[in-house]
Amino acid sequence: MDKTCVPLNAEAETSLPIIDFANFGDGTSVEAKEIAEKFYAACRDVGFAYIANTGIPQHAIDGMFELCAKFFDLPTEIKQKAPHPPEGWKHRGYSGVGVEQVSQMVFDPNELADIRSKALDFKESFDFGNEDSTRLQNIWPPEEDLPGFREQAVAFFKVCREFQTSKILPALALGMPGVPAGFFDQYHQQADNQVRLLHYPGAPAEAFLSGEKGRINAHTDFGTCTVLFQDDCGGLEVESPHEPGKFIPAPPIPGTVVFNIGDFLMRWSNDTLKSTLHRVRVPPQKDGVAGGMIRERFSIPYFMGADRDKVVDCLPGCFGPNKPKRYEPINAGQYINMRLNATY
Ligand SMILES: O=C(O)CCC(=O)C(=O)O
Ligand SMILES: [Fe+2]
Repeated sequence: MDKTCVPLNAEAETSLPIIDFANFGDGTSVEAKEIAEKFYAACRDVGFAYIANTGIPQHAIDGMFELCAKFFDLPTEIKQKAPHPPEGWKHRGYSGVGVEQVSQMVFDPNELADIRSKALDFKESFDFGNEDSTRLQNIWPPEEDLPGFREQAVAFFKVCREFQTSKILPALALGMPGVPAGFFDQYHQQADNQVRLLHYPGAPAEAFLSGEKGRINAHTDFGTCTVLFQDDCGGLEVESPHEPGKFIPAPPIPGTVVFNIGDFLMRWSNDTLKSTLHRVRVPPQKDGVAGGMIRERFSIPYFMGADRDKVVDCLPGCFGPNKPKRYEPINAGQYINMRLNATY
C-alpha cells in the first residue's frame, strides 16, 4: 500500500494510537524493533491501535467489501442455504439478524436467555475460516448463487493470514520485553482463524434511539487478537483506558486497519496486554443520518486464535516476584469453546 494513503491529519481524528508499519520489513531491523515497541505499548496501555501501511493490497480489501455487499444483498432464503450450525463453537456460515447476541462473560443459561430477550444486535454475519481445516469445514452457499464468492473469500483469508504471520505475530513477540523473537509462531501454526463478514442493516434512526435496535453491544474479543476492516460508515467505539465506562470513537481512517488484543492473549500475558471493551453504535450524525435513516454498515473482522491443542502458560517476561501468575495453564481450544458457546 502506498504510504500517502494515510491522511496526514489521521491523529486528529482519533485519540487511539496509530502505528506505522511502513518500515517493519521482515522484522529484523532496528526500525522494526522500534515499531514493535510502540505496538507493544499500545497493546499494553490501550489494547487497540490503528495500523498504517499494513502491506495488505487495498484492492483485496475493496474487493472483499464489494463481495460482502453482494452476499448480504442476496435473498434470505439463498443466504440460509449456508446456515450457521446451532452449536456456537462451529463458527461457520450465515447467521441472520437476531441469531447471535454478544454477551460479556455470561455463562448462566437463564441469564443468557434474559439478555437475548431484551437487547437485539441488529446485524447479520457470514463466517469462514481456513479452507484446509479438518476440524471445522467452511459452509458456502451454492456456487451458482454467488459465483466466485468462495474463491475470493478463500483468497482473502490467505491475505489476512499473511499479514498475521509476517507482521502481527512477529511484531507482538519483538515488542514484548522477555518474549523471544518468533515466540508466537509456534502457537499459531494451524491458522485457526476466522473471517467474519458483518452487515448492520440501515433502519429508521428512531429504532436505534429508542433502544429497540442496537448494532453490537460492548464486548471483548475471545481469541489472541483481531484485525478489523471497516467501511466508511463509522460507529465503532472503544472503552477509554483512562475512564472506564467512557467510550471513544474509532472512526474509519483510510489506509489503516484497526487492531485489538483478545481475552486469550490478555490471560496468557498475565493481564499485561489489555483486551478492551468495544461496541458499535449509531454513527456520528454528520455521516450517518440521512432522512431520519441510519445507514447500513459493513465491517470485516479477522479473528486470530491459537492452535486448539496447545496449552499455554504465562508468557515469559509477564510474571516475577512482584507479579505472580494469576492463571493456571490452559488449553487454547477449551478456552475458546467456552466463550463461543455463550454467544448462541
Ligand atoms: O463491526 C465492527 O466494527 C466491530 C465488530 C466486532 O467488534 C466483532 O465482531 O467482534
Ligand atoms: Fe469485537
